[in-house]
Order: sequence, then structure tokens, then C-alpha cells
Amino acid sequence: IRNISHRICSESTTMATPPGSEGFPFIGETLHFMAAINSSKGFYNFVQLRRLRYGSCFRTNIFVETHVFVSSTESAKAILNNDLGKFTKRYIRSIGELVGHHSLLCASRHTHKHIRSKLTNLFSTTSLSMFIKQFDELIVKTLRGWETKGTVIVLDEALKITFKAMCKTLMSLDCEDEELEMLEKDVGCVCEAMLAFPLKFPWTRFYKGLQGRERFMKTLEKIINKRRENPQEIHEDFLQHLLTEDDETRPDDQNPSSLSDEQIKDNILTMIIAGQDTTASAITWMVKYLDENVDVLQKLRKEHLAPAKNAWNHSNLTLDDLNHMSYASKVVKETLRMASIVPWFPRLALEDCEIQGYKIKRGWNVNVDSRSIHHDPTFIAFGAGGRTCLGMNMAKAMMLVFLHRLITTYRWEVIDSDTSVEKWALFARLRSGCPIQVTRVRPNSAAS
Ligand code: HEM
Repeated sequence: IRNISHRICSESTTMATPPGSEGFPFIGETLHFMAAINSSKGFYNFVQLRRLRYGSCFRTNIFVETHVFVSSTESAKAILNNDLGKFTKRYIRSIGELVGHHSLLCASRHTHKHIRSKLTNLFSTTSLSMFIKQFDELIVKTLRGWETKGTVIVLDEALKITFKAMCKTLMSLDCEDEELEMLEKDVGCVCEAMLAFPLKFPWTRFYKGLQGRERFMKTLEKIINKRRENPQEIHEDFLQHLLTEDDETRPDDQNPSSLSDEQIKDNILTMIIAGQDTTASAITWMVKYLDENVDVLQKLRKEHLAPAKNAWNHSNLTLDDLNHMSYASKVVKETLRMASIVPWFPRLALEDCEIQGYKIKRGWNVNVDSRSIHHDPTFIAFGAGGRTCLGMNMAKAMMLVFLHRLITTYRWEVIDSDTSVEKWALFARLRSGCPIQVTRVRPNSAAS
């Protein structure tokens, strides 16, 4: 990797730029990109076609900017590790406006480091253990409700569950809290606008996303104000940790280590978006893949229904239980590889440099094409380097808890095997939502 890093750094003026098409004057290949987003193959199809045509490093022009896509594992790791500080993360402008400029996803390198250090504290083993218990209770309750339904749309259910789980752990919001439903709708508007053309007219998807963001922020402000007015109330959640640290070190300008309200709010929204949609999509693909791989499902059932594992079914799951689910962990990993939920990781070149023998100019977007890389055994489902996913253990825990409770409570059959993906979705989501017919496995499990 170090060698590749050096190659990435060594600058040359005689080198060719990566192969590819600049498309039409001014708009480049934006229309092709939008057409892919609006098709059942999804926006990754745009990348895949060009990778096949031009190879593992190619160039295109979308939204009036040059984008390079890289799919060699070594170059990808060097870019993500960013040892030489040549790259910074950058999302397309519309995403920046929607999640907010203080979001971890968009902050400048220096601010990112500061915000990330504050948020990393929240993802401790203690908070993960508490999260697993809460998530398990939520799953058991939800699965109980499936029996009367017969047919369920896995994606819809998983989106509801992961949203509730994130809101509980971030802000202690429970199902009966009136804010929960409002926030869910608002976050939905924001997510749907992530890939929209950034036009601000009242009828556009982008505008509706911005309005969703505004409403979300107002609700969050109310929650924050209520907590400040009632400091005696005890809350064990991420928001409280951030606020307490903030309040204790006030005033902000005298203590640059505290996060401002704007930073806290943008990052609460970011963590919901980063954690809800991704994990729900991964759970849905996992159910589909298992339905298609009967041998794997049988082996999994053996692991989870063995009498020695009865303890898993009669009390809440713990972090230690999840650590002993060895075969299920492999299923989770393989699902993440095959589904490639985050299909590419966007970066910005801060200086002229070289990748795979091609010249990259300062200001170009350099995207790591993770979906292609996932067909290499050393895959990177949660990224690498200083931007590695903060919630990766949380996400894997959610998938394992869901998997255990599902296979020990129900047998299922996928009733629509269509593999088309949802239009406009930033993360790879099944268009059908994966409808399944469920039948109870045994009446004595924890979900009964
Ligand atoms: C299956 C579920 C998930 C997948 C596949 C996933 C994947 C990723 C990937 C690939 C990145 C790095 C992107 C890049 O380098 O450009 C990332 C970043 C991030 N993820 Fe996740 N993630 C998942 C769940 C979660 C959860 C549950 C959270 C909880 C809050 C979370 C929070 C974040 C945050 C905050 C970042 C930004 C980190 C930074 O820029 O420093 N993710 N995720």
C-alpha cells in the first residue's frame, strides 16, 4: 500500500488523464447518470458500463464536474487511508445541503477530525451492549406482530425498526412519542432527495428534501430546548452526552473542544441517515439471499436452534451471544459484500497526483468503486482509514439480532424474486421491498 501511496503522490505533467467520455458540452454525462438513477438497474449501472468499457480507472463528467472512478483494491486502500493527505471526502453538493455543512460527511478535514473524535466516544462497548438489548426487545416485539400479518414487506419493516432503534439510542425517543412519526417522514423526504437534481422549486424532490430537513431541525431544537429547561431529567443517549459535554464547557468561543448546537443537530441527522437506510437495506438483502441459498439457511438454523443455544432464545441477547454466532457472522459479512450497500466512496483530490499511471488534477472527484472491489476477497463494506464507518459494530449487531430472531421464530418464503433496485435510492435497495410469507417455527421462542 505504501508503494501505491507513493505512486499516487508522484506527480507528472506528461501523463495521460484516465480514459472515458466527457459527454456533451457543459452537462457532460449528467443525463446518462440521471437515466441510470431513474431505471430499475440503479445508478451503479452507470459506473459498471463505463468500468467494463474503459477499465479500472476511468473519467466522466456529471453535474458539471469531473469524476474519476477507481476499482483497483490497492489504489482504493491508498486513497481511503490517505496517508499523504492528498484527498478529502466530498459528497455531491445536493447531499451537502441536505445533511448540513457541519455533518461529519461534509466537514473540512480539520473540523472532521474534531467532530469524529467527539462522536467516536459514543460508540463504546458499553453503549453497544445497551443498544443490543434495546434492539433485541424491539425486534422481538415487531416479530410478534408479524404472525397476524402473514405477508410482510421486509424493507418497510426493517426501515421502521432501524429508524426506531436509531432514535432510541440517539435521543431516547420511544414508539409512543409524537415526534417519532414526524421525524420519520422528514428523514424520508431528506433521503429521497439525496440524488435529486439540486433545483429549488416547490415541486422538486430536492426542495421537498430541504423542507424535510428544516422541519427535522425544528423538532430537534424543541427536544434540545426541553432538555435544557429540565436539566434534572436523566437521559442515557447520544444527544445527552453531546449536550452535557457542550454545556459543561461553555461558552463555545472559549472552549473550541465543545460541539456547537449546529454541529450536534447536523450530526444527529447524519447518524440517523447513515444508520437507518443502510442497515435496513442490508437486512432485506440478507433475507433474500438466504431464501436463495437453502443450504446456508439450514446450517444457520442448526447453529441457532441447537438445544445448547436455548439460552439465546429465553432472555435478551447480549454482545457476548453475538460474538458466539460464528456462522451467522459469516452470513452477515457475505451479505454486506454481495449487496454493496454503499456502492462508492466519494473523495476530492486536493493536489495534482497520479493513480494507476493516470494523471489526476486538483479539484477532481475521485470515487472508490467499492461495488467492483467487493468481488475481491479483501473487501471494504464499511470503508477504510480515517473515514471508516462509525456504526459498523452497531450495524453488524442489528443484522445478527434480526437474523437470530427471524430464523428461530419463522420460516419464510420470498414471494417476489425481482432483483430490480429502487429508483433514486442512494443505497442499494430492493424495489419490491422483498415481500415474504411467514410461518411460525416454534411457539416457545422469545418472540412468543
Ligand atoms: C449495513 C450498514 C452500514 C453500512 C454498509 C455502512 C457503510 C459505511 C461506509 C462504507 C462508510 C464510509 C464511506 C466513505 O468512506 O466514504 C460509512 C461511514 C459512516 N457511517 Fe456507516 N454503514 C452502515 C451503518 C451505519 C450505522 C448503523 C451508523 C450509526 C450511526 C453509521 C454511521 C456512519 C457515519 C457517521 C459515517 C461517516 C464517518 C466519517 O466520515 O468519518 N453507519 N458507513
